[in-house]
Amino acid sequence: MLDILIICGTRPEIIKLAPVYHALRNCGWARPVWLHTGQHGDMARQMLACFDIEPDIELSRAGDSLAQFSTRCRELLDGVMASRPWSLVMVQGDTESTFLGALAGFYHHVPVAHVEAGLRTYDLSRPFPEEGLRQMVSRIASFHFAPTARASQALQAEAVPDERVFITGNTVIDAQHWVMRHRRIKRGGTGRGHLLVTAHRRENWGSDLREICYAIADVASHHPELDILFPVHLNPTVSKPVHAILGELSNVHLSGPFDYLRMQQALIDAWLVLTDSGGLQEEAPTFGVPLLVLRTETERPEAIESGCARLAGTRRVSIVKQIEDLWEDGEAYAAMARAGNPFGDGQASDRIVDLLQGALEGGERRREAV
Ligand SMILES: CC(=O)N[C@@H]1[C@@H](OP(=O)(O)OP(=O)(O)OC[C@H]2O[C@@H](n3ccc(=O)[nH]c3=O)[C@H](O)[C@@H]2O)O[C@H](CO)[C@@H](O)[C@@H]1O
Repeated sequence: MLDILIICGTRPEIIKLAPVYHALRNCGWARPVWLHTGQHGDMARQMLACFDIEPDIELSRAGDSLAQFSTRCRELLDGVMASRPWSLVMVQGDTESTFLGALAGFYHHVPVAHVEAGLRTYDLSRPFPEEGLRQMVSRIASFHFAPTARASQALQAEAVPDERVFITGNTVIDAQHWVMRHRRIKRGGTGRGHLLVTAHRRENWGSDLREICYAIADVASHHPELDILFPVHLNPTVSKPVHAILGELSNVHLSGPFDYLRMQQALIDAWLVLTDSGGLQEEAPTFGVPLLVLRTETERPEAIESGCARLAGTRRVSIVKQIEDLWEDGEAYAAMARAGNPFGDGQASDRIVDLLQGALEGGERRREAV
């Protein structure tokens, strides 16, 4: 049995690694060990519980700042790496925990598998710091699991060896299939459905977030019959302006973050999604729900190209216009709803586990032979 250390710390990483963890537990040749870095607290606990995951190792978070978290986490990870002869470190995406996990494997000469590799904007300031973190992980990883052909091409253009890059689909679709199978999520609402909003990305903090909120306020007062659900990120930089601008509007329903099941139910019952989240861009098309991206660029152009999403930017006028266009134009809306999901088919985790078995068990056999 090969010991595989899964290192992650934020809500989206947990969602996207949970199906890989379950696939590894069932594969018969690997012993996955789940390490939670503590980067997210309550939001992470919600997600772990939803996917029936009890972390094997839990690091305690030091301090509120990213620098304090990072310094302590790096030291603790060093101890974990030294505690056993790990066969592989697995990380996902582009967070501080992703980078620290990959760095820990790299320093201990343990191969690193990067799930959701090759997403790029090539603008180090957008998204910040994620674009820089994921590029650095690509320099030190040994296995690059690209969700799409475009992500794989980006890695090849950066001279990552072809035989190290595998197109698998995005594991978030597997996570959705997992909750549909194990938690029975299915469409429940009647009528047009609600507008579902999330906004939390660092590059939208400040005036862009306020513009987004004013746009929502405009739409809410223009369509009093439209319910607007907005689960608000816990970071006060986000929650304060959101509550100040939208708190008094009767058809805008502000709440804390949804647990994953509630989010998937809200997604499947939505008329439209308005978001700057990466994961939601990948999830909405699974349920045929059109989405408007609250950013000026996206590292997921597949959504725009396949027609399930449009870029709405972050200006009040343009966001309102795009929502109103879809409200009026039933045909354009239906075309978006029919576009399908370009990010995966729900089989990514099984592909990852099969590919790793070939690569790692082969290496193990070669070591035994010498
Ligand atoms: C630059 C960038 O795009 N980076 C992304 C970023 O993540 P993100 O932007 O997707 O982050 P969030 O929006 O926090 O999470 C989304 C998930 O959370 C669920 N959700 C959300 C709100 C809620 O109230 N309840 C929930 O359950 C939701 O359904 C979805 O699955 O980091 C990831 C890890 O490295 C990367 O993979 C990913 O590229």
